[in-house]
Amino acid sequence: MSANGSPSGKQPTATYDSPFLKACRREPVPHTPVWFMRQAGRSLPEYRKVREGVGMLESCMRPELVTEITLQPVRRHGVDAAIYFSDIVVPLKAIGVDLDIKPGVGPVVERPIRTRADLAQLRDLTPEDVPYITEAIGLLTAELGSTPLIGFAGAPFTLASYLVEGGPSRTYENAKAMMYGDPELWADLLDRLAEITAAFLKVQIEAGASAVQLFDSWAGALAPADYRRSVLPASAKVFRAVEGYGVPRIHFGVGTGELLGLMGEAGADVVGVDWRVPLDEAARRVGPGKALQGNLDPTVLFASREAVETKTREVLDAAQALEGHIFNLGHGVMPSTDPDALTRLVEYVHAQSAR
Ligand SMILES: Cc1c2[nH]c(c1CCC(=O)O)Cc1[nH]c(c(CCC(=O)O)c1C)Cc1[nH]c(c(CCC(=O)O)c1C)Cc1[nH]c(c(C)c1CCC(=O)O)C2
Repeated sequence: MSANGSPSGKQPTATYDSPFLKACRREPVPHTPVWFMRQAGRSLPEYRKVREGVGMLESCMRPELVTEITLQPVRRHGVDAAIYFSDIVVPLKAIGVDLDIKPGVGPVVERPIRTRADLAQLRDLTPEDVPYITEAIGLLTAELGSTPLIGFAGAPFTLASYLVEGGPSRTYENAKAMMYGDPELWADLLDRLAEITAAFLKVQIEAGASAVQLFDSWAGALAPADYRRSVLPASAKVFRAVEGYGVPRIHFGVGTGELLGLMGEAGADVVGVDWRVPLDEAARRVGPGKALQGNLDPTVLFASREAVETKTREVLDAAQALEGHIFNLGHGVMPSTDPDALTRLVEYVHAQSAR
């Protein structure tokens, strides 16, 4: 244990005492902390400039570039946390899965996992597989000062959805067919992914990440009973594996209103909420002892400044009675969002919530 109580001992006191980490721990904050999912990349012209001619996965493996892209939204918007620039498929690529990220499409997998023999594609991940992550996080924590760095990974279900489908899907028919039709293979697949994901998060925490977010972006496709039986055990395994570090664990998915309680139960300290469920109702579904993160509809940023402010106040009002609140969008920043609207939103949340 370090003097500030962070068991990893990696964090400077100023970082440990930042509004973002305090809110995650449900401690009083001077203002509601704000960051945006997909704040790095996407809408920023300075991002497009440094990415020119560099493929997405290639850019994730260059520590200086990762550092620059991660810092861009912190400099520009004054957000309360940085999120490490990478992608959920990076650990899979790192262990040799043949995949790519196609611009405007998303992750595409060369040989989808459909049979038990296909599981051989998924070997264990070691820190040596991702040296660029350790290096980039070292560079980042030196630059970030008291601003915490959030590490992240895709949750087993969301990773499985890409691996089994072979690419993005709206229906998840192949993944669900395996889940319903061959529950043993499905459980083994998710368990393998849980181990890879846990190892990947550990690398990030040991390098200096102050919090981690598990993106189960597509879990909203599942009925609660199926989530509980076929997905929750693998996600819970990931959360348990990193519990001992004492860094806050955030759990997020889209369209997961019916799953919020279970997503908290899986072991998160903070539950991310999309824009479909107001935060006071989300708090009832999640129950006590957890902070919430969210949940402005990202498309609100395309409306007038007055509309953005009205909708933002609605989010802050619904968050009044929460034990801890981190302001965010209900899903990622959309690529055509005006960056200035994001900067104004950070200022507005800080001003409205100043205590
Ligand atoms: C489902 C998912 C993926 N990746 C991610 C998720 C979970 C979050 C969510 O629900 O949005 C997570 C992710 N991907 C990226 C980040 C960077 C950090 C951040 O700013 O939050 C994060 C946190 C960079 C990226 N990941 C990707 C880009 C765009 C690619 C590019 O700029 O060339 C970026 C900046 C590619 C990607 N990768 C993925 C998709 C769906 C896409 C978009 C495809 C497209 O519309 O072009 C898979």
